[in-house]
Amino acid sequence: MIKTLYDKLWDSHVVRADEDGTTVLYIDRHLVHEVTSPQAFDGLRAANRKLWRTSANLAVADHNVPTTDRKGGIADPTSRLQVETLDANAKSYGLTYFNMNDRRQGIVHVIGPEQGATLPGMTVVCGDSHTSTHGAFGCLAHGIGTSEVEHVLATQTLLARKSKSMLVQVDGALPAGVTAKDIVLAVIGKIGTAGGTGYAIEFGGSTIRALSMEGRMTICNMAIEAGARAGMVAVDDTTIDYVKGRPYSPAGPHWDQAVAYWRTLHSDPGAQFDMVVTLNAAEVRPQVTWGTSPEMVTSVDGRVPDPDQEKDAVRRDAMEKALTYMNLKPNTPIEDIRIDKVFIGSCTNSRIEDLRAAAAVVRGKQRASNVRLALVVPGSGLVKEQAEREGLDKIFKDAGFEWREPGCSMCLAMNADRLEPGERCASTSNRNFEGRQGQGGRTHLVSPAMAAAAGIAGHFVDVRALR
Ligand SMILES: CC(C)[C@H](C(=O)O)[C@@H](O)C(=O)O
Ligand code: SF4
Repeated sequence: MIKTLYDKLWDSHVVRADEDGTTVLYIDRHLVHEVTSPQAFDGLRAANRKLWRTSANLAVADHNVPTTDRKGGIADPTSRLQVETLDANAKSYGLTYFNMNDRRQGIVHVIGPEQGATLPGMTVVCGDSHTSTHGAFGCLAHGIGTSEVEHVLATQTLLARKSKSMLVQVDGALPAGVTAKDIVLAVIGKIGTAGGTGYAIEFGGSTIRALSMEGRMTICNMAIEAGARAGMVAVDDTTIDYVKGRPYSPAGPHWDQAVAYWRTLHSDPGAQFDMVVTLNAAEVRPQVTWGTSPEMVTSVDGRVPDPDQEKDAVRRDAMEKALTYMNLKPNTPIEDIRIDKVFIGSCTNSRIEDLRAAAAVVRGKQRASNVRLALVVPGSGLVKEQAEREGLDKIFKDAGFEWREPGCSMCLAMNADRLEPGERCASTSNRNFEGRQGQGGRTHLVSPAMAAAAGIAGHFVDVRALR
């Protein structure tokens, strides 16, 4: 039978399927962080239930951790309580846990792949919407709610219904200065934040095949911003080379068996999708969001749109509201937008390749005087170490950028890193919602190179012109 990658991943995890489509799916890997797990553990305790398979879980503290010196602990009482609760739960349930001071600690979606805890063919869940990231490995990976976290802890299964399938086919060579982030923002600009609702998206085509695992993770990370709970990419040599030799990857004879299976993890020729979207990579330019939703995006050589030109009344209202919040005037060239802060980090763009791309732009230059703060936050302790071995920390610091400890940081204002009301930020994260980076803060989503370039110029600039 001809199957999509999604069909293969789904079918191989069905424990039981009812006539109405309700399915019990086996879960191979459960990632846990401090925000969505406390009530789940409380529930287990109250029902006196144990973990079904302790070794399937990997826990890490990421959202609430400080990115400055951690010796003094966490100042904010709410953040401290969340992290200490995970410390205690991990201990009492015997979970593998990277605490705040472990050198392997980092953002859950960075450390899973880095450790080989995310492997091709797995079902991967976490109480976090950006779990779609892991689909880059040819996994079925998506976020779950806190009650489902409890269910997975207790049973290692999930009640699920199969989604429809969408293929996003991206072909052609990426122009210089255009990155995976720009592709996924362009896709969201094209299909909208509801475009993928009800679908599992497979990203395919020659452009995706040519991307590194880091780039594929950036794309799958934002599948959820396109409305799809899961994004995925077929397994190929790039996947297998990345996975090889990681701490939790199979080794010895198991490795060869695993690779033989993993090589089957692609959509069969002629497989049918419920919907196909195509994108020509040659036409993608560096993207900048101008509004309060990731679909409110244009290219750096474009202008802030004019609501008067929008015929649809609902869209016009949303545009007007967004422009008021963002304090932007219609028709302003994107390059004229001045920024106050830069954030290079998050599970979208905090891996080594992202930091290299940003460092290449700032090398030998200085942060603009109107840019109050430029944060560089590696996705994990191991990314940080690697970057330091390459001297990237020095490049950033010499340019007046701050080099921090790993965590979610200014992606969302759950820790000490945030925007002040009215501040405008060039950010490599994935959400530009109102107040996302701090109450009244204004977020423009961009690639790492674009964020770095804005930090140097003090306003958005086209990175293609820097070459
Ligand atoms: C805190 C967590 C539940 C949330 C998510 O699910 O994505 C966060 O990571 C985010 O990015 O908004
Ligand atoms: S980095 Fe941002 S998007 Fe990713 S898990 Fe943390 S808060 Fe969520």
